[in-house]
Amino acid sequence: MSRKALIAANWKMYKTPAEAKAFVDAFLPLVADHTRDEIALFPSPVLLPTVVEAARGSSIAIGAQNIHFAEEGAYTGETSASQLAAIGGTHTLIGHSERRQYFGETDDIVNKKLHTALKHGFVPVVCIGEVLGEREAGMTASVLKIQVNGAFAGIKGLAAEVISSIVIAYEPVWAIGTGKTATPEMAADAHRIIRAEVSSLLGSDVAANMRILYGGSVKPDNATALIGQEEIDGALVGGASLKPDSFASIVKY
Ligand SMILES: O=C[C@H](O)COP(=O)(O)O
Repeated sequence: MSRKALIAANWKMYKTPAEAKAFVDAFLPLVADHTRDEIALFPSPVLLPTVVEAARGSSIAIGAQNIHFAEEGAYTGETSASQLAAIGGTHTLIGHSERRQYFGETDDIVNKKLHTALKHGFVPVVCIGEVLGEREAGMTASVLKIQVNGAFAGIKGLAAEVISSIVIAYEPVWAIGTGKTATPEMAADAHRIIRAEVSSLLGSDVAANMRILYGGSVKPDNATALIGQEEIDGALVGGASLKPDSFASIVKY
């Protein structure tokens, strides 16, 4: 399989500009000779210019944790795709479970944001995952299928090279920030369900090439077992991405 892994840091609402710069300055030398995988950092919007500047000249990609679907307008507190592009961002998370839980993002909003991100040439990382009650009720597969279908509405008509930039992050909500990790087998099972759904929607070639990351309490000591799974094409890391040595050791799983 030729999918290149993506190891991504979601810093959530942490770090000052000075701390973000200090992270990048310490992190770059730790991964300077690492070419096996792609690496991306997703800081808060206010940190983006600092992080883009600090990472300039490296192969580290920088992205937003969220964009608005509108091109511009009266959307207080939001960031547009054009604004992100103008400061050098190339990637964006879409539909992170915290956006869904605390900011009311629905599959329909996720779909609109995905179309906007693709239109602007970003690498979109579309986050999906079930909550604990859904897993316990045996609903994981149906929830994932609904989320994939919702996010990907209208995508089939786009050009193949546009579709191929899409990344999915499978993040079981019960494993986020809890220290509870899906076992590698559980994660791989979920990834197979997601890939099969992508295949039925967009075709087997698209599905075979689409990267599906795992997120949820990924740490240096479990990264190898998780990302080493054939079905798992990288990681979206929260807490363990906040320290350069911790994130670097995950990158080097
Ligand atoms: O986007 C990252 C996920 O929410 C995982 O966060 P975590 O590694 O702190 O569990």
